[in-house]
Amino acid sequence: MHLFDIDIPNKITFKESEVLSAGDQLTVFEYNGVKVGLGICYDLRFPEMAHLMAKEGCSLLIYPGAFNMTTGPKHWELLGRARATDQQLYVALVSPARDLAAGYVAWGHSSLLDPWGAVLHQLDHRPGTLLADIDLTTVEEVRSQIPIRAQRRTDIYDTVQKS
Ligand SMILES: NC(=O)CCC(=O)C(=O)O
Repeated sequence: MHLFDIDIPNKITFKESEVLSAGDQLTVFEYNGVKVGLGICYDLRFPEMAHLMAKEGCSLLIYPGAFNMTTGPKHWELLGRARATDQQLYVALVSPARDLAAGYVAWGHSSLLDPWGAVLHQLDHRPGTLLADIDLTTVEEVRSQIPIRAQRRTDIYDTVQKS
């Protein structure tokens, strides 16, 4: 949905908009009775998008992504935990392993974050498989114990889907 156009001098400059077009709709699907929202990479930085997918009933957000060696160590896990905590759901971050010979070097560290914002599982930069069960009662538990969904001041602010 969001194109990765950034410029961090002497570190990384990227302009996805030169070669890609942005998506224009949310992707939400049901799998085994679980509503899942899908974002790609840079989308992880946009809490409004995660919020709209949560509003559509998602209990799990999946972000395939390849953060880089500058932003990866600083933001990959932090943003995953932030989205999980904000929306009180599971977040799966799925990265390619690191290949130092590649033109674009990925941070790696595929992760599973729980609705408390805790890191349940995390791989390192090497190839690996992460297989985990998720307990959906934790989503309901956190949402009832910390009821921010009902406490939003929609009389003052709101996040709405336009198309
Ligand atoms: N291709 C991407 O969207 C990479 C996103 C990224 O590295 C970031 O820091 O954001």
